[in-house]
Amino acid sequence: MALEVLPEESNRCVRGCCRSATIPLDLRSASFSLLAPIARGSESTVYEALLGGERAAAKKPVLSTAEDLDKFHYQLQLLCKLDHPGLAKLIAAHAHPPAYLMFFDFFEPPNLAEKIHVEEWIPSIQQVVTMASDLAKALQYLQILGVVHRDIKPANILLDKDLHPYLADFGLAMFQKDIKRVSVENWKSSGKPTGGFHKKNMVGTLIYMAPEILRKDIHTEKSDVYSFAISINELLTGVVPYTDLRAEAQAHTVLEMTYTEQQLTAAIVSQGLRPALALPESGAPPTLLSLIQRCWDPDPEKRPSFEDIIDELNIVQKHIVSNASVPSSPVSKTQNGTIEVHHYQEALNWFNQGELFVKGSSRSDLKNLWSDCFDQSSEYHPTLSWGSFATCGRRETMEDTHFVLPHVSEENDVFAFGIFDGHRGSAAAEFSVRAVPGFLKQFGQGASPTDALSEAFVRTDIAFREELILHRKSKRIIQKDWHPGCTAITALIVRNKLFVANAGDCRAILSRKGKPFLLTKDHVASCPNERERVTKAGTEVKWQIDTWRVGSAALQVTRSIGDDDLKPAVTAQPEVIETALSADDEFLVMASDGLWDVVSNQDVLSIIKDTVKEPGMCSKRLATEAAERGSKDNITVIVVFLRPVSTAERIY
Ligand SMILES: Nc1ncnc2c1ncn2[C@@H]1O[C@H](COP(=O)(O)OP(=O)(O)OP(=O)(O)O)[C@@H](O)[C@H]1O
Ligand SMILES: [Mn+2]
Ligand SMILES: [Mn+2]
Repeated sequence: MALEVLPEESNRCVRGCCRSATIPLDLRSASFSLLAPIARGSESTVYEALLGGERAAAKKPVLSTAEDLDKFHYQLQLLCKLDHPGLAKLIAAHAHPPAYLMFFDFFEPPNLAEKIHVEEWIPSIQQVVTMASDLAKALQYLQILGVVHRDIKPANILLDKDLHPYLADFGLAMFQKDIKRVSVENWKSSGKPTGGFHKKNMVGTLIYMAPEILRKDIHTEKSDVYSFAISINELLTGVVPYTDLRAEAQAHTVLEMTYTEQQLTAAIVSQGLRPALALPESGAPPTLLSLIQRCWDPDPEKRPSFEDIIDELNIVQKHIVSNASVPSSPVSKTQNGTIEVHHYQEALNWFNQGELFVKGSSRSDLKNLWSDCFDQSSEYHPTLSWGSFATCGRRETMEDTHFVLPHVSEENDVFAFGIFDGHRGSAAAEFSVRAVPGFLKQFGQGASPTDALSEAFVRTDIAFREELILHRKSKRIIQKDWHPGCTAITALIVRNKLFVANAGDCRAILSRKGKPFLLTKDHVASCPNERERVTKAGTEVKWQIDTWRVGSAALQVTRSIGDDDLKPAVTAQPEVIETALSADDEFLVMASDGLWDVVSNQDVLSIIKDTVKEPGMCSKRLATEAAERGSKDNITVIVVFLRPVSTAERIY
């Protein structure tokens, strides 16, 4: 039997104050029946019920005074306005004497409190973060409507069979504006809040109540943030707040396991007591623990908003996914498998961030990357061997990264090599070394190699700058004026065609007919064309100290990934060159400016001629030579032989 909804004008409660276009508010008694009680709370009894033949939950409040009745109508009005997938939905009401009932979608027990403490469920970190994020979204929705819930706790979180959370129990919920109004009226009438007012505003469940509530201040959405944090920590630890004192130091304070409510209140308010935080050994990421702590800060102003919380949980989630499922990447390994790039441990793992940006989208099969681009029959087939070497040089930190990706495509002879030279930190270089090859594969499905390279640079730049914004917002980046960037070079070999994309001052050369053949142009402010381009794009280029430099950041390069303070002038758009390889081409050398600053193109060729014909050795020799000649920078070199190297040549 379907429920009938009257036209909106007549679908209202008996007083006429509650209205809805979709939720029947004037049920006939014949359309429902109450079955067994599920829970008896202080202010209501919840029954399992049948409504129009379907299972529902019916909440029957205790109504003993006129004020209780006002509260019922207030709650009903509020519930009529709510519609969000993370909230237990009101589906009907009976608001007539003698029966006052609210009907909700039915959720099988257990609720979250029972799930944690009766079933002793131990969720994975992933589950905790997902649940926290779902709840935060529901709470953000309430916050946007101006509603504060005021009773967030696991017992008010219902679960469906997939363990998705639904926030329930709007028995104490109020529009923020009404809470304020009460306060102002009280101050006006008597000069200070009355006792009655205090009592009315101090609602909720003690152990989840924020210090400002315990101090009898006004409840705001930041008080909900506090209760949310206590609940999430309870989910992480499986411990009812304040029942288990793991920190020895605390055991000697007020809480000797048997504190009174007053003592607990005093400790929370004036001594900053909080439940025992989940331990890092539990596998909870430090970022999550720090988020919880900031959410229960004594100062409501310092607590993050639900919007911030959602952003941060997103980041936490990405990290968990990446740590669980990303195998060690082929990136940054040499031919013989030794890892050369050091993974600098920072608070943020920018390598993972970069990988995650393209993960999922690039999973599609890589068999046909550029397979139909060229005629395969008559062409020259280069025979490739490669190696790389990277060194910090005289610098204290390594801001270069590189990748060597020999089998981009499974069927074809497709190879990719890239170097990223970071400045103002290594973040952009770390991000790009994962994101560029990922995007390249992704765009290789549809675009030409040239377009795929361009697109990979541009998209990596956008993705990185978006990520920075997100981290700034979530306060994981607190340094002001931190605008990391990197120059980038990527060579793509598709059978006999070589493509090189460059943005910045890394360089690639070929040894062609025994002479250096320059594949890239340095994008630096001392190059007049680039200087003009940057100036036209609206950023100043000035002679500073020793050379032309861009903007107030005084950057020497005019193209890069990142550097968000200098966008769009310092573009990530690369110049891409295409050349057909032939028997004239002996080898390809790519390197960061740490090499080119002190070793000329011609010298590079000569050094390789004098070195054992093994690409890894050649790379190392070049880098060492640069260091000896006084290079002050990080140095990264990739050498790719394009012709077979005879064993005799290899060992002399
Ligand atoms: N829609 C529902 N489906 C199934 N069970 C429900 C539903 N709504 C509430 N319950 C159960 O009833 C319990 C009490 O509901 P609710 O919190 O809304 O009532 P209450 O009287 O406000 O309780 P209290 O104020 O003590 O928290 C919940 O913890 C939950 O276990
Ligand atoms: Mn409840
Ligand atoms: Mn309640």
